[in-house]
Amino acid sequence: MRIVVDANVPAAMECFAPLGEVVRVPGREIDADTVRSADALVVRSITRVDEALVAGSRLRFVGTCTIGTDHVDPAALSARGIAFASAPGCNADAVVDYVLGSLATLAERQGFRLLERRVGIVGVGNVGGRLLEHLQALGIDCLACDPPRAEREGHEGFVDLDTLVEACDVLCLHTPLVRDGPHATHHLLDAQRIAELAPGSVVLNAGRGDCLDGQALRGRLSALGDITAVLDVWEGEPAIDAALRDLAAIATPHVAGYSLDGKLRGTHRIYQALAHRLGLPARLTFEMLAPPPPLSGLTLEAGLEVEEALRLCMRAVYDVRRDHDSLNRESRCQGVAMGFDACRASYPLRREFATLAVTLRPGAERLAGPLQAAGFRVTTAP
Ligand SMILES: NC(=O)C1=CN([C@@H]2O[C@H](COP(=O)(O)OP(=O)(O)OC[C@H]3O[C@@H](n4cnc5c(N)ncnc54)[C@H](O)[C@@H]3O)[C@@H](O)[C@H]2O)C=CC1
Ligand SMILES: O=C(O)C(=O)[C@H](O)COP(=O)(O)O
Repeated sequence: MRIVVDANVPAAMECFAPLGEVVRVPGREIDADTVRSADALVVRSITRVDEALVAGSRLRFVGTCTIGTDHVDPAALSARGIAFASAPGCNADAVVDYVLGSLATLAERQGFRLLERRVGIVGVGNVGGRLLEHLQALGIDCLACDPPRAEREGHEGFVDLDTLVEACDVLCLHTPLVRDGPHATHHLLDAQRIAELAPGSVVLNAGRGDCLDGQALRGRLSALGDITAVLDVWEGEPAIDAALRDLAAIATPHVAGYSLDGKLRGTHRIYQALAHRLGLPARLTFEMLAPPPPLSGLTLEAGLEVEEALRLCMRAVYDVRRDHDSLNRESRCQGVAMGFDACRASYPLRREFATLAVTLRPGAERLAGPLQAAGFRVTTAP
């Protein structure tokens, strides 16, 4: 059993070596030659898995350690009897941390109160659904847009995209890339909707780059500069639009989901799926793979204001400004595309908010609700 695994998959040896011979290859270099003699292929989102890749192979299994599956052509796999698995929800909490951290950073920079904004979420699945829960628990007014869910579950609780664009201060895009059909998402946020965003709005895309018309957004940012963009995903990755990157208040190299926890969960799901396919036991648990966090606890004294406390705890675990700075630095040093990939390949250790236990000293108890809502574990000290 020869298993080709993307070099950016953590814990690949621990998980896949017990199942076969592991060959690690950078994701963008995995081609038909690489997979010709492979029985199983484990990728992340940057390897296009289509007929051209699998045609001359003896592959029996393909797994992607990611939520998104738009890089995989399922018909090409099923036509050849190749089993396929993905990892739904694996890094959804990391993306939520990214969104909360980005919005808290903008609130500080621009001097608004996050808790007083109205947030619109487009795509209310694992990521958008969890984000909605966190924001509502924080007391933030939210609108949700998810036509496929509205069709299945009824329209109550959902609005259409145009209503959301009109009514929200912050628009968070968490849709998959769907190219065809009644709910296609390619350029879902198109030039017209971008033109309709109210001055002062924030638009955040952590779904897929192609869900937003980047040229139209660049046009509005450069001509008027009256809205704010937070972009983690881009059209044409890794050769992204450098002018758009420079205009975005927060620009990151498709790393919203890059917590160690999220990546390990992705690897572990595909390990379980492959072991199952091979009829072998999957003895490794997720807990065996995840090391203790470098910072496990923090104590807050009385006197902190709620948003100040939230920012402090968020940044102790993950500071989104680090990823923005690193994209800008690496792009200057290595060029746009190589800089983009360099940040991702050498991504520093990042854990999720849920790994931090916050202890509240007497007088700080009122912070418990908001901190729990943001995902931290909270206890009060006598
Ligand atoms: N930036 C990053 O690092 C990451 C990005 N992603 C992206 O985020 C996407 C969403 O992730 P999940 O929430 O876990 O997926 P999911 O499949 O759980 O949810 C997606 C939701 O989008 C909805 N949707 C589909 N078409 C829509 C449309 N036209 N308008 C509004 N909503 C629509 C679906 O009904 C579904 O509820 C993934 O497909 C992936 O592309 C996921 C993880 C990390
Ligand atoms: O899970 C997804 O979907 C994502 O977008 C991944 O976090 C992207 O990770 P890479 O495939 O770019 O390593």
